[in-house]
Amino acid sequence: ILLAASSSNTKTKGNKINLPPGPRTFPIIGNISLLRKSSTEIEAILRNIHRKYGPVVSIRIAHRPAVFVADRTLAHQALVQNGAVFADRPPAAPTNRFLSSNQHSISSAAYGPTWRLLRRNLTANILHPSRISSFSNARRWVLQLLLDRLLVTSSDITSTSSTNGVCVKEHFQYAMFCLLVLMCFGDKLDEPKIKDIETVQRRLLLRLRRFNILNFWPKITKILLRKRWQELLQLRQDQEDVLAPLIEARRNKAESDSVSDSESESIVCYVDTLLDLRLPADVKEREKEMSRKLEMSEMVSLCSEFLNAGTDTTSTALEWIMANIVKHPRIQDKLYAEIKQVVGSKQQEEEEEEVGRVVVEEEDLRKMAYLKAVVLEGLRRHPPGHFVLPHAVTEEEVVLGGHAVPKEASINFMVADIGWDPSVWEDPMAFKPERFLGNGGEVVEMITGSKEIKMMPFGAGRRICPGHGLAILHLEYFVANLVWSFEWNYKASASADEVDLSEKQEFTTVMKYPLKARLSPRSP
Ligand code: HEM
Repeated sequence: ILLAASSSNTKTKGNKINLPPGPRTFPIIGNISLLRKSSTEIEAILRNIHRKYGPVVSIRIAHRPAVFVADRTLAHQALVQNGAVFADRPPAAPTNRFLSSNQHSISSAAYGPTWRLLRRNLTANILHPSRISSFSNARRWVLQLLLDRLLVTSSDITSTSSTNGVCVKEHFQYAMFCLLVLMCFGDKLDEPKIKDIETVQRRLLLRLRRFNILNFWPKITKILLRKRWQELLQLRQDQEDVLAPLIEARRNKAESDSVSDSESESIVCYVDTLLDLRLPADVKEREKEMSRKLEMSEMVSLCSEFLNAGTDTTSTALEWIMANIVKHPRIQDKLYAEIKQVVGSKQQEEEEEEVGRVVVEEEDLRKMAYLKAVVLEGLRRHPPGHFVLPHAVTEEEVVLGGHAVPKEASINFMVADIGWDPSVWEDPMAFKPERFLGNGGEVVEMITGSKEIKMMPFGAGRRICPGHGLAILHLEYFVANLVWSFEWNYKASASADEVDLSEKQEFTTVMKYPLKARLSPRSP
């Protein structure tokens, strides 16, 4: 079937429709070198291709067409207006298939009953606002941990008269990691255990690019690059060795709670929801009308996905936002004034009782429009991912912007460029939170892109990031408390202008020169 993604054009009338334009197929050597390039390099190549061939282009990567879309209206036509057609994922490459337990994770699953079940479980049982609020104690604990670490590090630096400033990246990453671990495995884990989990997860994440080559002619590379495959197997084994006992512990707890009918700890963590889940029957089992529980390796893959999806993405966004706050003292002053207006009176009461500095609570955030605007501008100007995860179409051949998108093609969207479109945003590369405030000072929301896409840091449509509400809560909560607790300046003696906003590709698009800031505690 030829299905059109534009509302005016639903079927082709027998005419042959071609793939989107693009450079001639890369030769094999070109293909391998493309696999080795970081996505920043691929992004730069793609920008040139778009300049030459238009908003929808195609190239060949590892024998498959890869389509890229750089236009917000076409992105809306595809992801929102024809959401179901563009909601599939391409078949996973061998290393991803292995790590996702045969595409049994939310992000890798094909569009169908397994994906629907896994995604609904996460959104209804963990990311629903009522469930998110059950973790507010965990957030308060982690906030204190982060503030203490920053205080100790900044006073160490002051006492040695170093002019280096605090490098905040690692502290932000650790804080986000703690939060996601507690939501995943329950809020009773101590710091050493969290560190163990972080070590195995990070080791795997940082080496992922090294294993890309195994996806190229897998039958041959499996033999020729046997050691590299073994390295991947070992990293996965290390991950299972750390995560599986934590999953088992929750299973045992659930069983003993049901025997003793205990209602002591009612907080439901992600693992608890996975233990009860029943996967729809696959083709063989369907004949016997069976469904089955998740296997341990599948639960490990889902927990790993949960941790990876929610940590570096959010901590990267936090670092970019704080970098802009340091770079623009005017924005910091305005934000501080807003926070003071909301929590200042509470602070005065505490001072009378000599309790010390209050924290900005979650319910206070609702009253802070400028804070929301700062976070949105951070996500627009510095989206942690410059692409979404590769999509695929569910029909044999689909037409987008007058070009064919075949079923075997992957399709992706230039997220960063769409948020920097000069026809939508005035002076798009400048950091101006005010652009998100309406005339009455209210926030103009545009995160989901359901009416039209002006930015898409979380994607759009059926595969939109299910964690966007949680991510925004984490960002608002931490930005508010970081600005409320410290005055942020660039290094010890340099001027604020020196914050360098160059980019570099890691798991996300990070600051090439991680933010180093001089932190002065605000007086109670
Ligand atoms: C600032 C933080 C975050 C950003 C920028 C972000 C961005 C994204 C993007 C761009 C996608 C791909 C959408 C697509 O393929 O069309 C995605 C998918 C996903 N994200 Fe996030 N994310 C963030 C935080 C989180 C959090 C906190 C969680 C969960 C706890 C999460 C869980 C997921 C999952 C499970 C998917 C796969 C969805 C699917 O395939 O159906 N993310 N995210």
